[in-house]
Amino acid sequence: MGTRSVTRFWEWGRKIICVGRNFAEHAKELKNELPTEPVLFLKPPTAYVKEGSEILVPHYSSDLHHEVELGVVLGKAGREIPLSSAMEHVAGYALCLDMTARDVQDKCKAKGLPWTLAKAFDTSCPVSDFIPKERIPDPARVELWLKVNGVTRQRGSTAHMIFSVPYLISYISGVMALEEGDLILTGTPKGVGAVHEHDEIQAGIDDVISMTFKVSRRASITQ
Ligand SMILES: O=C(O)/C=C/C(=O)CC(=O)C(=O)O
Ligand SMILES: [Mg+2]
Repeated sequence: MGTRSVTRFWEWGRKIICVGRNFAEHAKELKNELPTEPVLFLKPPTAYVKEGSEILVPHYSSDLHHEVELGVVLGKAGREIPLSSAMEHVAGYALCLDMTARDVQDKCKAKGLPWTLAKAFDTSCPVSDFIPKERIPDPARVELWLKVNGVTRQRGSTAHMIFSVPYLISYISGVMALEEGDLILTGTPKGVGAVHEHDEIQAGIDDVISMTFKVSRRASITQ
């Protein structure tokens, strides 16, 4: 077997750590308070989907939302990583979607339950190809956009993140060990909304990368 490369991080089976409510305008559009420390949740590696495969609406949801986000790919493991050296742990980036079953999330929130059903289903984490670190000299100056069927839904700069990429790496590594091949989704700007079967989602980072996914519906599981 050849040596594996972090440039194909989605094949490593490592964890996907997501940050929520990291843009004030998005927190406001969902009527959430601004966080005083990062809001974290996880997706399993089975959530990954690459261009050429479809995003599947879970059979238990009728309100699947898009959330375009900057993903940070870890190149070096660490625990309790100091803020000053956090960026040394970054191998590169990826354009990511945090697909969210909003109706299910709303029910979970109302009952005080975890968001697993809403956020961690198969195909809930579409990702672009690996973006080498040099292509994004400053993760606080990344212009994200997302269109559905050619209509712009989201456009936002990572300059508006509440918690910066180095802060997130340092904070998360104080909660759980970070490993090579892990991916951190850093939160979405405003403009999230529903997608339906047969829709086409295009997303991009200005001057860096773009990707396209079709939406399909997952057949319900028959016992
Ligand atoms: O609290 C809510 O209603 C929703 C929060 C999210 O879905 C958080 C994110 O995933 C995000 O802000 O990117
Ligand atoms: Mg999100």
